[in-house]
Amino acid sequence: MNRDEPSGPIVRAAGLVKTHRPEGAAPVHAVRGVDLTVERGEFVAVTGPSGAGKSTLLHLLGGLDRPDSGSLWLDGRQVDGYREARWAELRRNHIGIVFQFFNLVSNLSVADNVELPALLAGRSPRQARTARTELLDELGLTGKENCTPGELSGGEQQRVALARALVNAPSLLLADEPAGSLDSKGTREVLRLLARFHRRGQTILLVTHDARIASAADRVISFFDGQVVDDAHLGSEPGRPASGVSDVLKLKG
Ligand SMILES: Nc1ncnc2c1ncn2[C@@H]1O[C@H](COP(=O)(O)OP(=O)(O)OP(=O)(O)O)[C@@H](O)[C@H]1O
Repeated sequence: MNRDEPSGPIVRAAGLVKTHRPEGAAPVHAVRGVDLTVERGEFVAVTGPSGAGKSTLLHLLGGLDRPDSGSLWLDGRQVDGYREARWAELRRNHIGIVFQFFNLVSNLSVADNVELPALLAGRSPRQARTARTELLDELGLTGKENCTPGELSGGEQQRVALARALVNAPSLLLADEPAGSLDSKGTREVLRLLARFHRRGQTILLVTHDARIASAADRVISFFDGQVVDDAHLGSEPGRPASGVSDVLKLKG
């Protein structure tokens, strides 16, 4: 049987299980048998209370953590048993990730933070510069190229992180509480930008404990105690604006 599915969904997970085993403490069953399919062009939010296992699931999907059992296909590849080098290659070329606390390289300029993944993926300096310039322009960051992350607001840093995540045109964008450390203005801005990239066909899976932020997506998966307890399509086609976006953009005034 062919292990890969070149034209399959962006994400297919079957029976994913992850138990954290902290030293000297009881095991934590964070993800307890998750089946999940994400089609190309979908904007999916995984929501649920603190401790439900959302970040653990996102880490499994991005190869930042490995499942104890279950199978996973990403962009047509069956990734079970992938070693770190293959995961790193997959993240460089096919998966972009944004985190709550941005995770930018603090002593590199904005321009270098964004260009670095393009250079690591084998693009020429010229191609990396072109991609960086276009994205920073699109994200309203022209003029900030020579700043370091510490010189920017939280919202600006998250936009740099978004540019970095998108510079290699990934098939899948993963976002872990992308507005979790932003004020209301930064939250609106990052949701508006995610909605814009989704409209152009970007597949997005975001994780949030905030149901209002989740409603920016066109499909909301509710997670509780390591399991999917609800999976609601909010009514838009993949690649189309989600119905909840205009409401959520009014968030916090
Ligand atoms: N590396 C780890 N070692 C031990 N336990 C962990 C680890 N990571 C997560 N956990 C535990 O696994 C459970 C699920 O955590 P996870 O961060 O995935 O939940 P979450 O839904 O993302 O929560 P939050 O919204 O608070 O981030 C929690 O009980 C957490 O304490």
